[in-house]
Amino acid sequence: MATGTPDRQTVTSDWLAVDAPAIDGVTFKEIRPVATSTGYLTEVFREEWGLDGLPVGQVFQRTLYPGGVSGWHAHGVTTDRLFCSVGSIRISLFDGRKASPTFGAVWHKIVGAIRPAIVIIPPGIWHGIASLGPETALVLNLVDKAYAYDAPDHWRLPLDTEQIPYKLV
Ligand SMILES: Cc1cn([C@H]2C[C@H](O)[C@@H](COP(=O)(O)OP(=O)(O)O[C@H]3O[C@H](C)C(=O)[C@H](O)[C@H]3O)O2)c(=O)[nH]c1=O
Repeated sequence: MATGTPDRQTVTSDWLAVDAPAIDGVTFKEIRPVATSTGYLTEVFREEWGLDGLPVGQVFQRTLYPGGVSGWHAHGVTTDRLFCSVGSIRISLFDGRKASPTFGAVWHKIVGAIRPAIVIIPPGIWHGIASLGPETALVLNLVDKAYAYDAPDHWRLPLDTEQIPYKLV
């Protein structure tokens, strides 16, 4: 046999991902849809899950066409909670917080309607989202602080930035 590299473990025996978030403060929770005779019921967020201890200040949805990308951005004070209810997305994260123990780390999580999960992204973490698959993805964001129209807490880097060692596209 030709020499290659062996696969490493990616899931447990009950199909939970073994790749814990590599970025300090980032958490996620996989959620199991409940099958009913008329469809599925999927919870999105419960305070008692203890994911971040923050309030929900606003909920908005963001659609992404097939192949669409929401480019690198970060927030100064706002925590994002992302949940993809339709389609599938890859959330890519880069820790840009100089004082963080994981400063410079990159981590990715693929979530979507078939494997729902909510991903918590604290301030200071650069993130980008790529829509995977053939359908328009629908992403909910349950932020702790509502969007300020006159002064968005929204910082951006170009897609081809040299400051992040990963290319979204
Ligand atoms: C967040 C927000 C935005 N807008 C307006 C402002 C822009 O004219 C337009 C698109 O928003 P934005 O440029 O912020 O879209 P993205 O860059 O894809 O980012 C948004 O969706 C990704 C997934 C994130 O994670 C961000 O937190 C979220 O801001 O909607 C509003 O009118 N109200 C709002 O609450």
